[in-house]
Amino acid sequence: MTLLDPSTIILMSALMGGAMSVVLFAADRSFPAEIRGLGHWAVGLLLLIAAAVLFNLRGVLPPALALLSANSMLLWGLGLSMVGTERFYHRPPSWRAFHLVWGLGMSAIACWLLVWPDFQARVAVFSFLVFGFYARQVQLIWRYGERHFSTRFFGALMLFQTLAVLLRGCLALFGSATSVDLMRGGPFASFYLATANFMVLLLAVGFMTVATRRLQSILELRSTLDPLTCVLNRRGFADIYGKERAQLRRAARGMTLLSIDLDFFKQINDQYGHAMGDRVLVHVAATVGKTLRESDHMARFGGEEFVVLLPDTGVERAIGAAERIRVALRGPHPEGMPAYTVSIGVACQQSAAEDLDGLLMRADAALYRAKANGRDRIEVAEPASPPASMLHAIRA
Ligand SMILES: Nc1nc2c(ncn2[C@@H]2O[C@H](COP(=O)(O)OP(=O)(O)OP(=O)(O)O)[C@@H](O)[C@H]2O)c(=O)[nH]1
Repeated sequence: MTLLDPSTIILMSALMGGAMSVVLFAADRSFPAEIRGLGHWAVGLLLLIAAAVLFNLRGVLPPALALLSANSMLLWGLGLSMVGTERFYHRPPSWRAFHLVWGLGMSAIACWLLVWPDFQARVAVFSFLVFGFYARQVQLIWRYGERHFSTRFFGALMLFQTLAVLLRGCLALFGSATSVDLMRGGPFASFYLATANFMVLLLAVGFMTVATRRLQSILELRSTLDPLTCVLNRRGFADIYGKERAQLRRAARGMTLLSIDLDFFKQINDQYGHAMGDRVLVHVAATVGKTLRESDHMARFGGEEFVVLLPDTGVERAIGAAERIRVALRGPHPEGMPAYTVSIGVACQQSAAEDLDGLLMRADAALYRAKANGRDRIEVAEPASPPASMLHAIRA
């Protein structure tokens, strides 16, 4: 048995595919549900192994049966990978097209195997069907893939495999039978088998790479969100604030921060239970979100304290926005939810000299005033005092 014995190559790729399918199955079980398609890829690889085993049973099983079942498994497995990639990019899986292609393709292959035996026609049909599955994935990666190394890696592999399959289909159509007969060797057959061998593994690795990148993005996003209300948490808000502050010079009106705090929230928890308290917090986030513009940002700083950043908004308009929020939160509340109100502190930032801590301190001071003055109301903070260096310049 030589190193390039076709059966050995096919078996080797099947073994590597098997190992990779275990990795994909494990990832499917442990990755968040938003990362779809891993299971389809894992099952697809298992079918490729089954195809390799059947292919190698040509001497044991009737050859026609072994070839037909191996081809059908191979086509099914590759189609499943395509569906997996579609699901990964949150596209509707094209099951109908897949079944149609598989059914028609297998009928054609069966005809050219059993009725009018024609090896080249079979190879051409098979290659063009597989080409369709791969080309669809190239299109998905190109259109929906994130601009990142992982996508470029996966896309390049997929493109390479697509072209290799297309080349084999064209050779089957226009070349000689020996040039595409993988079992008889020859330069193209050896090249094709060797690449197919690595591609089985590499494509799965490529898919795992984009899935892992997606996992990283999801975890990064989650670390900036409040798990209960799904609005930004303090960390996420600080990032956004930093970006808005950097653009402050361009916004003539400055930006305004609203510090929103539920009134007597402890009583709601004590009287109706913590679960109802949580429902109220979710309701606050949803209701405030509906009153905001797309460019505004809301965050929950833990407990019953929310903040809203209104970029390019002066104090007059911010008071209007705060009033809309206060009135919207006063009710009517969903059935079964106790009535509640909020107090709001408003602080406007005009210069990039002030930082988030300073702005929050002023907004909180206004909020405490709102609480002290009877709650369910809005108070506006004093403007920030100019930094010491500026005072010095003014006096000079
Ligand atoms: N349900 C729920 N309650 C929380 C959460 N985080 C903090 N709390 C509760 O929020 C309540 C805050 O109480 P206080 O700080 O006394 O504020 P308050 O009762 O709203 O009173 P004022 O702010 O003065 O009007 C406490 O009972 C906390 O246990 C949470 O995630 N879920």
